Amino acid sequence: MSAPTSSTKTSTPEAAKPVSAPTPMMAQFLEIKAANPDSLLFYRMGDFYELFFSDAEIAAAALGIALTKRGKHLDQDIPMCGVPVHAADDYLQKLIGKGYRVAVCEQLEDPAEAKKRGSKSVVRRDVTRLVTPATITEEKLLNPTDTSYLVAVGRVKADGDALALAWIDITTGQFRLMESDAKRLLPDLMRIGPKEIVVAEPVYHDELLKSAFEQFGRTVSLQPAVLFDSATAAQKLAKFYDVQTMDSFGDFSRAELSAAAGALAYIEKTQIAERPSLQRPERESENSLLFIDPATRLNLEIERTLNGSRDGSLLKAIDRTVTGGGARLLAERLRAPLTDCSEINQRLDAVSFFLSEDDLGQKLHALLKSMPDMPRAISRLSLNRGGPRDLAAIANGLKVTRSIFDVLAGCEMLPQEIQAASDNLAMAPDDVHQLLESALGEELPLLKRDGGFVRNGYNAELDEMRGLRDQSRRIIAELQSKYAEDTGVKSLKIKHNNVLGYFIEVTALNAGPLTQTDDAKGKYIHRQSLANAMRFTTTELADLESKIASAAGRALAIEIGIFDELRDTAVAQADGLRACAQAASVLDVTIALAELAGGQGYCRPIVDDSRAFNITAGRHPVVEQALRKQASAPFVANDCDLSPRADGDNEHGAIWVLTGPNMGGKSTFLRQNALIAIMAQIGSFVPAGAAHIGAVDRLFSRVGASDDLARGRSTFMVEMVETAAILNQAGPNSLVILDEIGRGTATFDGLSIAWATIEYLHEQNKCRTLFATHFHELTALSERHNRLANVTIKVKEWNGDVIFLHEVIHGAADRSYGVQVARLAGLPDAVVCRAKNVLEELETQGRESKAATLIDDLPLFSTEIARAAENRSQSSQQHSSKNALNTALEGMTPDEMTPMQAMEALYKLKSIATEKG
Ligand SMILES: Nc1ncnc2c1ncn2[C@@H]1O[C@H](COP(=O)(O)OP(=O)(O)OP(=O)(O)O)[C@@H](O)[C@H]1O
Repeated sequence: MSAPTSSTKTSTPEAAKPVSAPTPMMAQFLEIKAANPDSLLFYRMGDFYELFFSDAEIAAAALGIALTKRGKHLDQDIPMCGVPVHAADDYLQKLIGKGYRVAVCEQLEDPAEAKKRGSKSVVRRDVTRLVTPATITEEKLLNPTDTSYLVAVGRVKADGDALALAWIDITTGQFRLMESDAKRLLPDLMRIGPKEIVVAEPVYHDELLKSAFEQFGRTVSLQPAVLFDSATAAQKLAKFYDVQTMDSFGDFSRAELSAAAGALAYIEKTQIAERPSLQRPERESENSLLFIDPATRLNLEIERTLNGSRDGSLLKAIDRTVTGGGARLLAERLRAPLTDCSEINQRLDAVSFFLSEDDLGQKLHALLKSMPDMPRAISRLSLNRGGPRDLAAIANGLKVTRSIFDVLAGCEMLPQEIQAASDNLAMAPDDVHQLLESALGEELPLLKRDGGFVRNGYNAELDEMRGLRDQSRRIIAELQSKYAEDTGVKSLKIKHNNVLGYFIEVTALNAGPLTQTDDAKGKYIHRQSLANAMRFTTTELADLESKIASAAGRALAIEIGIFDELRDTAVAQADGLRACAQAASVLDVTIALAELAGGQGYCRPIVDDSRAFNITAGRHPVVEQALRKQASAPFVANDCDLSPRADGDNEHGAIWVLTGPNMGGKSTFLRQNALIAIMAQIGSFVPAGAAHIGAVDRLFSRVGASDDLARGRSTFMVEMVETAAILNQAGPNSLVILDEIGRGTATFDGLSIAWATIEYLHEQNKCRTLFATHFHELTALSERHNRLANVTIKVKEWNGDVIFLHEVIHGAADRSYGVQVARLAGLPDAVVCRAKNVLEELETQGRESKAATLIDDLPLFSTEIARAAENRSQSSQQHSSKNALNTALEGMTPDEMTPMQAMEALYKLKSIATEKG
């Protein structure tokens, strides 16, 4: 695991030493590099960005480009590599992807300007932008379906170590805040899925928090504590939003303000001069979201599989969105399912609506397919990094949203969620749309400096300049014909290059008519001789050229002015444009979920405030699709009912202990039920025949085995840490999925832990639980615990082989068919045979009789029993010694005794007590 970035500086070792006499350019480089020690410095040299010293070594290795040398510094060769400016985006993408930060240092003046200050003067340069994982905005560098969150962690010690998170997606302008605490920090960060985390050094090093940050390695960037100052935070935010006070934004805690200030400060630091357009910060409440602990989030493979791939994840299996914004929204919903039943049901109503209005959904999806990514275009424009195509994205986006609005306006009764989206679409800034449509041409260049993007007829002066330019070009064509006729050289051409501008070119053999007479010499002024050609100009041509140049220059200046005006108008309407885009994303996700439900035969779950969990004919959404793709046998649907039982404790959910053969489908069954809960709570239909789910507040799972060697934890230790987290946090509304607890240690230790865990879940946590195990002895627990039921997976034995039926039925398994599965896996025959013999022997040695008495034999219980036995024997001994003493005492009459007799009696009592005790 890598350390946070402030400790992985990429500075030049030499930079710290006194520099004897660096060249002026190298002196400038060293100075700029010293100010940006955490970043690779892209130092602009003409058409290249060059990197020096260790930056060059790192970049050359990371990019697979040649490492060369350029001059010497302190008598040592300076390592150097370079990337062409026009291809810089691709290289930046690679470096950012590998976790580096890049400082882009540009030339701030024309080299000619620098020369005026003296031959040794260096072109002025400075860093214009820090490119970091969460602050890139270029379309090429962004994945359309990924969010790009920068998270800042704020802490206020004076408020009892209050902790809060602020996260900003600079590419879409989203800005959110929430309170957290030391325990929740990791799950909260995992939920947000940050590209970058910024945190003050003392907070990073806090023993209670450090392990959470360490999980994110190089994603974490340490920043000066002053950026997070909560006392000045409100003021800084107010300044950013250009308001007098933050009061109208809501009531934020000091820790939230500190986090928000830290996030903004980092964005300002990386964007240097530019100010992005951000939405007002919105507060999220932890209680409104389903808490999914970090291990569960990873193990359930919600967004990515355990090996990091999207294929095979739940997201990939259910994503039918057609826009980048829709895909991001779906991923976000999956990261943060809801707990509020009415909100969930509103989303479900919307999905039901499009399921029944199939044609409408298809029509809207067809429109949405051409919806550009408006929020990202706005973000680039606000950062002065946008081009004409970003303006067009806004124009086209508004066009699409207008068409969608018109379609929705024709519908009678819209469900609340869709009506709200439609209301947002109604607020689309039509004036921006009209303005952009009237201003922008058809074919648009990427960069504004290329010009040619303003529509003819939009600006009279621009049309005039273009006319002049085009007219002059026509005149040039006429001139070429005239000169060809005058000289009789048919092949005479008027050409253009950047050095000579316009010139007349003839082959060397044809140059005579332009050079031989005085008249010709006076008219055709010689400019250049090449091996096969001669070049000339005329006063007429030169005049024309300056006219063309000034008309073209003026036309471009006008276009750039128009671009800036259009950009300012669009950015001023950023909030309305984003609301429109968000509405389009909501529609996209809802229609996509309806399409999924229709295509995959999902059902609408009943989600309420009960503690029910009753799934009929449930399927695993990912495995089902995979089996279908492989044209294998269809997925076997299974029921799962963990609802409170009417005839027992009707308040708390049940525990199902699932035993069954290896490869029978236990893990699949466990996971599918957890995924069904998640899907239901994002407002999606679920892969089942019917489902009734009392909203789950916390979802925990302990599935799959992995070690965490980097943190010094073995597989078993990780398993125990995760189990401990579950037992300490799960409550009556939680759903817990435990797969093979206790398998990583000696059988009896494992069995005891599994046993005690089930008991604790039953008695203390009282939550709905699925517990898969190969410890068949655990099925005996159902006799003692009324909310516990045994289920197993059906298999068929045939000719010594085992056939998996994948069917979950009530009852307990008596064996795991491990040896048969091992044979299927290709274990050598000799090993399989020997294993069978050993197994038979173990079984005949009275495994059954052992199992029958196991309840009393278990370490856990034998301790109790031993203790009880010990207590029993102690008490009986105490009892008998007490009896003998009593009898002796009863026979004694102290009033009648002489001192000597009393002394003898005392000795007798003492001896009875010592003898019996
Ligand atoms: N309900 C089902 N219908 C069809 N195929 C299934 C079903 N459940 C599981 N399978 C298939 O069986 C394979 C094994 O499933 P799974 O890993 O869930 O078994 P398991 O009982 O947990 O095994 P083990 O105890 O060895 O870990 C899966 O890869 C899947 O393809």
